[in-house]
Amino acid sequence: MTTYTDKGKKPENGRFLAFDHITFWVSNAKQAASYFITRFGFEPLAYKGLETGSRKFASHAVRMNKIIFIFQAQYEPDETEFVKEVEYHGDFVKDVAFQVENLDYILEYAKKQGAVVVRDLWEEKDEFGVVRMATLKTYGDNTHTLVDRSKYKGSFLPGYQPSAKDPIQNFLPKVEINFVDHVVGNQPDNGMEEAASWYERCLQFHRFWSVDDKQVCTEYSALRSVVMANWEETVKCPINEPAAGKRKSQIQEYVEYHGGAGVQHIAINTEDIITAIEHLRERGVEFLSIPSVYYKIIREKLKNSKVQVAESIDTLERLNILIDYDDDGYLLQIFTKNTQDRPTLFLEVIQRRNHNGFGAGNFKTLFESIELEQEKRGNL
Ligand SMILES: O=C(O)C(=O)Cc1ccc(O)cc1
Ligand SMILES: [Fe+2]
Repeated sequence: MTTYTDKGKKPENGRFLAFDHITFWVSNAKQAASYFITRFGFEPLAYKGLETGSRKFASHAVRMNKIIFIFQAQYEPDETEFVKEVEYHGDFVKDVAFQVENLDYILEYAKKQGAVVVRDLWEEKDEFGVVRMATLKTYGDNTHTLVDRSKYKGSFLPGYQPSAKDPIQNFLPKVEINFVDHVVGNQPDNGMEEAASWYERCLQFHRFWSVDDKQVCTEYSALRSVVMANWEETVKCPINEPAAGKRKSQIQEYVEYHGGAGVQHIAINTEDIITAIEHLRERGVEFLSIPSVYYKIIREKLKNSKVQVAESIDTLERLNILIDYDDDGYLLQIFTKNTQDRPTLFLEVIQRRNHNGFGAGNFKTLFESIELEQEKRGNL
């Protein structure tokens, strides 16, 4: 495991503030949005479609605090890039948007560094002001939209109409998860370095943390991972690639089912993971199971650690929440099962207490749990 200390040179100008929103391309956006509302507790946020003058695509935006997902589907049976990509990948994360300051500088810099511009600077306006955006290509069929909303006062984006509250929320326990912590991209064999260096070269991100396959190895599968972060370290994008092991790496399984590089998981951050997971489980969200021996070992290890975990280990065990720590702090994390039929995307819920890692201490246990699922699928 490597924690990097050199952030490189501070960008002369421009700033990445946070993840703005994440756009999914799906075959049925109405139903996909409803899944995240009913299961995960997102609130309907905004809509655009035929009724609002959007003739080609339906877009349903949902929100939980600062986390915004947009589900988009095409109306007409034309063989567009949208239809081809959704047919090939299945429902997938197409775009991860960043909220930025000084969009012009960031865009010009990326262009000079050879970034592929998918959609050059454009503006969207309504009575609440103007939002400026531009979209760049990253790994696979994925893009990053840069969003400058500094001159906008509306609740989401121009062109959208606010959505009505969903009455189902009156009957289900509330889920409080606050913001996107990181978004992970899986790459095919030997794809990590190229994908990671794009963030350095085009966005002036730096390497924040990494693990190689010697450290992340179960009996069967292995991977390498490097976390790319903006200067302020408010946006983190880990990049994974498979490594050779005795059997098929979970990253290789992803790449085969997704059809190339793509977003593997979205980690969302909460201040109270116990309540969040109790409520998500009550709502029927399924998580990976962790063997009880993990908790036996961690109870012993924590007896000799400098850090105190405030939460009850019995409760964490009952909920299958994982614990990673060092001398200064700890994190609690848990992983959902895949959120679609293909074994591709899943979500992570994470709570941090003075700890900026990604759960390296849990990799072995976590990967063994994933391998149990791979085995059930006949993919190990
Ligand atoms: O690195 C992260 O962000 C993690 O949450 C740990 C992890 C790494 C690789 C996986 O395939 C699944 C989980
Ligand atoms: Fe993660």
